[in-house]
Amino acid sequence: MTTKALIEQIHKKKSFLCIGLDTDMDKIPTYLLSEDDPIFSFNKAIIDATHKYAVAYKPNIAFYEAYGIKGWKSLKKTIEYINHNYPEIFTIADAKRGDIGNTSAMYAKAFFQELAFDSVTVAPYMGKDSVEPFLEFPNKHTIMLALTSNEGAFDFQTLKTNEQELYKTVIEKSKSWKNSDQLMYVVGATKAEYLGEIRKIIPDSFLLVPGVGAQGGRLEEVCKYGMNKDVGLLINSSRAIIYASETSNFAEIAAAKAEVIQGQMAEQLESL
Ligand SMILES: O=c1ccn([C@@H]2O[C@H](COP(=O)(O)O)[C@@H](O)[C@H]2O)c(=O)[nH]1
Repeated sequence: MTTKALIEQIHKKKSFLCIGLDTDMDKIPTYLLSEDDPIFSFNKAIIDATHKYAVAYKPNIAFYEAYGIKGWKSLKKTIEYINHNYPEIFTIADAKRGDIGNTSAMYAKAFFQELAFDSVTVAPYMGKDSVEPFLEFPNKHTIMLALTSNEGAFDFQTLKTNEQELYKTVIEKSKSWKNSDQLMYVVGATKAEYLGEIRKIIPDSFLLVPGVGAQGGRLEEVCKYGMNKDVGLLINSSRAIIYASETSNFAEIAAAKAEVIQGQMAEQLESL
């Protein structure tokens, strides 16, 4: 999907909500466990109920890998289901990959070709040649970790190297890489106060912002410091939406949660 198409969807749905499909067999309603593919059944119900309020879905790959071959099958069915039924939705494989060049090229093939995601998250620690293979795929997006939502972000990402914080150097350097217009960046909602500085370096890039809801980040604050003229934000919420209820009407309750967030996003869009 092109960035232009993503922006059009955001305005059409008045939403920049990304719903995280962090599907955990220990948390889904127990009656689903007797189904042939409980993870897919859960995802399908959530997607069908919430797609009106969201512009993106983000399966976190760890939740599928944890179940081996069965998990990969559920992941493949989920991405195929979204691409077939809701082709207007932007899809993110939250895989946090990155390795020497020829290995990164295989990761890129896995997520962009075999699984046909629109984007994949990548850890930048191994540098330019570990990220550039992902940028070779037209109309696919590489979402690089910049300043993450967790406490450990302060261990390395905010350390000063050459007079400035490492995350700033990472973002600045990435701008000179081949096809850098296909880059997006992860910035945690819990680090909203840093967004002003980040926007000085990358005013036009899209940011994937996890950490609202269960991690305590605030939507209004993220919008205040992070929104740009094209919106430029995909705000993710996983557990607070998909596990809002454990009852048989879990999908309806997830949709109600998503609708509330979409309403708040619509208000923010009015101020653009
Ligand atoms: O900095 C980061 C990067 C990725 N994540 C991922 O986003 C979701 C957040 O889930 P919630 O349930 O809404 O807290 C999850 O998949 C994380 O692995 C992040 O939280 N922070």
